[in-house]
Amino acid sequence: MGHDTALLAVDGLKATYNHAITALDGVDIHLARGEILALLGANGAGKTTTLKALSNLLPAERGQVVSGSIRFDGLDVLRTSPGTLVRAGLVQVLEGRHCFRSLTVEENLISGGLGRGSTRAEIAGDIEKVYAHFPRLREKRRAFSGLTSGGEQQLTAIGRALMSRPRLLVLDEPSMGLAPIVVQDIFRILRHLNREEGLSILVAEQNSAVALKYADRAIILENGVAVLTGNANDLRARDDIKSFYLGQKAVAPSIPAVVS
Ligand SMILES: Nc1ncnc2c1ncn2[C@@H]1O[C@H](COP(=O)(O)OP(=O)(O)OP(=O)(O)O)[C@@H](O)[C@H]1O
Repeated sequence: MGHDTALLAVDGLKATYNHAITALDGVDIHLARGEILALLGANGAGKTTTLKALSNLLPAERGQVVSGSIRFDGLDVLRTSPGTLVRAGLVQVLEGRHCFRSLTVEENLISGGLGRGSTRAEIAGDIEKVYAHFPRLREKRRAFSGLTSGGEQQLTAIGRALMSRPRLLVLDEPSMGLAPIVVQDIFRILRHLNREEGLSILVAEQNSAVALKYADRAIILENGVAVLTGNANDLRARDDIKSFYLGQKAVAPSIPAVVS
């Protein structure tokens, strides 16, 4: 893949917390337009830190990018405010299915549109699009989010992100704490959005099985280093990857690190 065509280009990213703890030690990510890219790794590998860096959110957490660069569609991310990045189309669904629990599902969606500065008519149209992708949310439109299921809250959080009209949707562990069938539903909808609307997606996951099933390519992080990158189908076929890099077994794979 030519780097000039990348929608997102992360090069040599190094990041610390409190100027002391090294969380990322050289991460490269190139995401092409229209691609679903999975960022895999065990607990603490650096997935969340990477995603926060993409939205320039690390300074708010006493995190520092020490070196490297991040470009989103030509924008220098590290010199761009989080709000400007959202308006430019880089939109995140943070870990833990954030929605406003005391607002209804529909009010949560409206808040996403208002955050972007959409007009009433745009918001109404965008809500209809979200409901077309998530019929479940239409059924629950008047329910307080705090009283809906974990899966419905995750869908609400994703729906709210869609209200910002993303070009790159970034999700942090959307599967967390959800039943396998709900996780499959969420990934199916994400792939549908990707295939039908050309939405580019970067998804961080510990659940490598589901992520590799739906992604085009994957990058594996280990101790803050991108150790492996490849086509999702190729990686899926390799048991050694699941067991070693994703934290289940202590025998290193003997195959070269770059698959494709
Ligand atoms: N706010 C913070 N302050 C200090 N250290 C942090 C902070 N957040 C993360 N770290 C450290 O940075 C490293 C990377 O953590 P990160 O949360 O990015 O990993 P992760 O792959 O997203 O894991 P998880 O699945 O737990 O979210 C870990 O060593 C972690 O302890």
